[in-house]
Amino acid sequence: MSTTESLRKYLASYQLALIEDKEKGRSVIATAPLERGSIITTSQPLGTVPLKANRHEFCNYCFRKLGSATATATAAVQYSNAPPPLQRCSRCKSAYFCDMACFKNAWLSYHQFVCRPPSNDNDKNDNLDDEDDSQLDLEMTERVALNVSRFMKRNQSKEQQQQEESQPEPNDEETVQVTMEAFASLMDHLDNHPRYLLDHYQFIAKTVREKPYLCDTPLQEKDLVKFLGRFKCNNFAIYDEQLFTIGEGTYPIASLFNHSCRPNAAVLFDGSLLVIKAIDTIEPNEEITIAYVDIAHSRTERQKILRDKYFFKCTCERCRDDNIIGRIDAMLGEEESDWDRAERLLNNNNHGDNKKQDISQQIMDLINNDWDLLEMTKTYNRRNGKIPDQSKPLSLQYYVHFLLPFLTPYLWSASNPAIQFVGTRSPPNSSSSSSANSSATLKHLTEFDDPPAHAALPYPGGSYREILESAIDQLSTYPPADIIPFRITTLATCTRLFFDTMMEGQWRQATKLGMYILVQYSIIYPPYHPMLAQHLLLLAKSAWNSIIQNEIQGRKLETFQERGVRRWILLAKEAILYTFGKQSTMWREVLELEWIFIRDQNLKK
Ligand SMILES: C[S@@+](CC[C@H](N)C(=O)[O-])C[C@H]1O[C@@H](n2cnc3c(N)ncnc32)[C@H](O)[C@@H]1O
Repeated sequence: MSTTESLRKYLASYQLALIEDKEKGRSVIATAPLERGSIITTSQPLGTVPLKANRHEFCNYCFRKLGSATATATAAVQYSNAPPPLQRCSRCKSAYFCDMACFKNAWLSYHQFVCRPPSNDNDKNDNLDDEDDSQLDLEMTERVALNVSRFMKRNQSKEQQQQEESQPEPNDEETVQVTMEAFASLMDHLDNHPRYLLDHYQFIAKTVREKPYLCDTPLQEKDLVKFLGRFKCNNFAIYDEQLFTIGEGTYPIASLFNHSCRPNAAVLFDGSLLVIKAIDTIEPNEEITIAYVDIAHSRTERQKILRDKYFFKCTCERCRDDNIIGRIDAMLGEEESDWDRAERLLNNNNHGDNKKQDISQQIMDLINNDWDLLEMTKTYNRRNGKIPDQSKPLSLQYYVHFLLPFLTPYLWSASNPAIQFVGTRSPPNSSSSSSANSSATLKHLTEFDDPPAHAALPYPGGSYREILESAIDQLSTYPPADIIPFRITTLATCTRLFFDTMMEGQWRQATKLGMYILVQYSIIYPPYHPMLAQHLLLLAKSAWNSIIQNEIQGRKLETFQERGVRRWILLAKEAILYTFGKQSTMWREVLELEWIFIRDQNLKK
């Protein structure tokens, strides 16, 4: 790994530095305090490939979905309510673009080379199935190879070099030079890749090298094999604002950041631009980490992915047992791996799947018959401090109503002292001086008065970790239930049911499931993680729809339901502000929901 001077200067302009050790290679550290919600750095793609399944939904160049907050601000759609559809390339009929500008950019960088009429047999890449990963690897190799060759040729031109020397570019701009140097320095782990993958890379490299538009590239097949090795352990899934994967990208600057299962930064996308944001306060000399895998997976599953794809053993605090964050995994237990499931189905042993259906049915029965929201809310409000009977197993509804007041908002406020309360409680003390400077918090939106002052207990005290520890301690005292609420398998089932019930418009059921998922997410994810922000918005919408549905069905509306909607809207705003930000569609959606909610409340007065 050779880190060049211009790359170091570029990182320094963002108050970042690289350190190096034997275990991780390079690590990015902060050189100054970073505030939660701040942009740590951005990263330009060296190559992007949209997934085939949704190529028609996103611009294949800038990855924006028309109708999104940023796209609606463009002149093309400013004057009409309905955003115009994406425009399809009239030649290949398979690539879609926002407008002529995106089409031209794509054309100049790669589309002119890969665009062919659909009927043409050349369209098929020899022996490669259009839908599988090989096709994606091939397209990524083509795009990156085209960009790198162009850069190499340009650099060979002396005249150009002299011109560049006489006009030094600003350090904080990610110039092509910086992107290329970062790419050249990335690990490829070729020594660790299994033989079958190396053969696959060789095949792709040969296929790409034979393309007519790459015949005069200075790159050799062996260079392309290295590129493929780098892609595997460095590339990013590109996702939209709903966090659905829509493509893959090579982002050399972002690839400098190491992994942690308890990250302090998150990867977000502004179209095809990758943005790394701080989701916690970060102190000088602290390493900045992102998560390479979904941290809702069990420890075994995460470690497997990290070993197979990234070739390392994770020793982060979540993967160790010597601290409270590490205890989360013991609580979650194990999930059924894809492999176990495949093997079971292959042996015609469907028993497990029937069992899964049973569990879904049991959960739905419980939600429909045994889970009375009003009764539960009254029993487990903060003021009476009641604890579910510890001699009996903890069922889903007791788990949710016991833990929710515990975790929200206290878990949040303990991690962010800038959240202001009204009523009798005082905000928690903070030991961190930088986080006290956080400016954009709930107090600027509306004061956080949940629970209302008359029902509020004094802040229970303790740090974020102490609150989490006491919640986990309490849980371990209950005898095992048939469906253990805090297990990862229960979360997986409830997540599926949450989406099913939303699709079917069963909002009361969706709200209960959403509250359960919120408890789990509050334990698994750091408080300002994008998954929590997205989930809080879904929960706020479900709870609001549930109120409307109740009204339509002539049911009596309870004040606690309105308080619930208010709480989820406020927390969603808080979380979205720090993650997706004010330019995002999510921010617009949460403001719209708040506006409708407040208007409705005023009408009822
Ligand atoms: C995207 S790169 C990160 C930057 C890398 N350290 C470098 O110097 O280029 C991914 C590789 O970094 C290493 N890595 C990342 N996170 C790690 C961690 N938590 N522990 C050990 N190695 C890690 C692994 O070798 C992994 O394949």
